[in-house]
Amino acid sequence: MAMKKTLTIAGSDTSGGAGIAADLKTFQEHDVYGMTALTCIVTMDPEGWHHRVQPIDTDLVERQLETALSVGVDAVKSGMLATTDIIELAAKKLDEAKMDRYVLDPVMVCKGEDEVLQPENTEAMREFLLPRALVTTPNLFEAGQLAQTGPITSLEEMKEAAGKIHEYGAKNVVIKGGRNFGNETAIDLFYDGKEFTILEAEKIDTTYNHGAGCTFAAAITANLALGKTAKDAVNDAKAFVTAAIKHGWKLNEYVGPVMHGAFHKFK
Ligand SMILES: Nc1ncnc2c1ncn2[C@@H]1O[C@H](COP(=O)(O)OP(=O)(O)O)[C@@H](O)[C@H]1O
Ligand SMILES: Cc1ncc(COP(=O)(O)O)c(C=O)c1O
Repeated sequence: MAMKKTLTIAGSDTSGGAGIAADLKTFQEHDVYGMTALTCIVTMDPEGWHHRVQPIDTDLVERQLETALSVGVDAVKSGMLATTDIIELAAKKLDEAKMDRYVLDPVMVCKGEDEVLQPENTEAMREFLLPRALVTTPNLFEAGQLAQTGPITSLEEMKEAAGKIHEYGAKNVVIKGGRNFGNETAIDLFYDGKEFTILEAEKIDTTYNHGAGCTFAAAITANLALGKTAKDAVNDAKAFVTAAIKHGWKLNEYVGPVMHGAFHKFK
């Protein structure tokens, strides 16, 4: 049986909840085939769980991209990109492949860490990747950085940032309010350049949401590969990630990953 094919350009989260691990598990749950171009490996200190990011050589990233793209892919996602060289390379390869279903998850920090992974990456993502994205999925912090609006604290500010990010070239923007926004519900804002749509789901009272952002963007990518419109892809991904967060679980005293397969398992 021929399958739809996806590629994730992302880092490895050694703890398994986020990064390429989340992406592949999510692709599998959507019955699409997943390939990977690994950009970095993230490890955690056993004491304190501080993250360390080790980038992969740009040449090796290029060889991975050439391998996967030579097969032909239906949709591409990027997550943690580690260096500006890798960001520019990804842009070049997306162009060469004429990829029009590309989801940019502009990862800037790991949950639980407050240090931005290389601020110059934000500028490179704005310049090289936003113009190529069919969908981008910043959280509140990432949206403020990409749009250069500063901290976002209201729906009006969310709309303003979405407008700016759209002007930078992303065709569809989803700003994730998540658990830091609104009261009873987890609100995301979708903007296609014409209309703002609010996506709402029940807010789950948990800190076990490691990998939620990656899972959401990977589900959007899988849905695009399956031929859904951007709006449907995002709506369906929201239901998928909400189930995953609802069944988040404790891995150790520092981290709790989402349960990537919960949507189908607990239907
Ligand atoms: N506690 C929560 N309850 C319900 N939905 C959540 C919760 N936390 C995050 N989400 C949703 O999960 C998705 C990923 O968001 P988030 O975890 O904020 O992304 P990131 O990992 O990039 O910070 C979004 O749709 C967001 O609204
Ligand atoms: C490789 C990698 N990508 C992405 C992320 C972001 O994860 P989340 O989906 O929780 O925002 C992390 C966080 O640890 C990571 O290690």
